[in-house]
Amino acid sequence: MAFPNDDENYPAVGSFPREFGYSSGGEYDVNGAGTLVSEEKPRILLMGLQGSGKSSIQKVVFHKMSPNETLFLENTTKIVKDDVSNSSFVQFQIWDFPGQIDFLDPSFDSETIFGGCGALIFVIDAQDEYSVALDKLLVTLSKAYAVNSNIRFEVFIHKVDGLSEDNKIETQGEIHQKTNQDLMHSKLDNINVCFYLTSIYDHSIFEAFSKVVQKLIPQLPTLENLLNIFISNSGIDKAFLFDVVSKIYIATDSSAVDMQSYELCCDMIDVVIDVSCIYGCKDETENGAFDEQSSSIIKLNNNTVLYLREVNKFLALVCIMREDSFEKQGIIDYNFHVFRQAIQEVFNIHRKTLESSEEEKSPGGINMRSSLTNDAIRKSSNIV
Ligand SMILES: Nc1nc2c(ncn2[C@@H]2O[C@H](COP(=O)(O)OP(=O)(O)OP(=O)(O)O)[C@@H](O)[C@H]2O)c(=O)[nH]1
Repeated sequence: MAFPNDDENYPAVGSFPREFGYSSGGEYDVNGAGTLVSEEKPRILLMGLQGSGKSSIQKVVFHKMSPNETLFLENTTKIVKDDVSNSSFVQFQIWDFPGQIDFLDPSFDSETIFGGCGALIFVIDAQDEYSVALDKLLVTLSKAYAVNSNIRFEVFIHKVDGLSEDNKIETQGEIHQKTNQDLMHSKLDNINVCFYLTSIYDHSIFEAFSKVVQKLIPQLPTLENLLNIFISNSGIDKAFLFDVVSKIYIATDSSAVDMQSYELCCDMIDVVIDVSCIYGCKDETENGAFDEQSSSIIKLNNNTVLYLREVNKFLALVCIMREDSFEKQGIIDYNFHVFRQAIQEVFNIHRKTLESSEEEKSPGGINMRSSLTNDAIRKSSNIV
């Protein structure tokens, strides 16, 4: 058993200890020339006006910074690149752009920046006057779309903690409508933009990021399928497959997500990690607080049980069920074992696909990938 022995080791209230996070990347020139060429991981770009909250989002979601600490963040003056290589499924980089970026600047290499981009998140400060932000959004969308029409465009209507419920809906409606009008006038109405109401002061930012990341996971339908089979055969009401470090869920079953369930599951991960950090054995591995023995049962006083199981080094399955369903824990555990094997299979395919990326380009490579994915589904039919 190990206890933290200096102030630095104590976690910020309500968040993981700092060492239980992602390594940070570095700063890059705005044009990115030379430094970006070798990068092959999918990229998520964070853009928006100065002070809209881009760096705060990145720090809170991926570096366990507590929301209050973001008050002291300095202006971003260069592209900050953050490598989020947390699991074989979710390997991407986040690039935080300075608010004052100028697309007309000849040093802005839009081919390189938008070329390998999976998603572009444009952050709008909902507490501020947003007409300038909407103009910038339009320029950004048209620039990026011209280079890469496969980018997924996401707009975070951010800092909504300062808005009343009615105001939130009204603001979202206005921004949505104005953006669509602008796109239509610019003959860009084939661009599909998704809108989210977010704040770093609650779970909405994690939920929105989950949805952005999920769209970049090609194996998502397979994962959802596996989760559906697992929960329907185990008497479970809802299950989330979590990336433990960031608390973004990379997949869930196909029943609707309600925010309260998601928050409960996030809180459970916090509790498990905090208790492990305080009372668990410290080992050399980076994420010593979460290992193959991590599992937890929390019984709530409304006949609900939360059940957490480790899936692999980076992923945890968190399930919500009624107390009487948990009486058959043996069946749930057996089904979970089969589910975990199937997930492993999907991971192996992913690795093999990466290894034979040359082969993947040929029709043979694609066939191998889909037939192995079907193998994982077949394996899950062993679930009782
Ligand atoms: N109320 C509220 N404030 C927020 C939220 N997110 C960020 N902020 C605050 O907004 C301010 C600016 O945040 P930054 O993350 O530095 O903004 P930025 O977009 O990275 O700014 P540049 O680096 O200049 O481009 C900080 O004081 C944050 O604390 C939020 O969800 N709600």
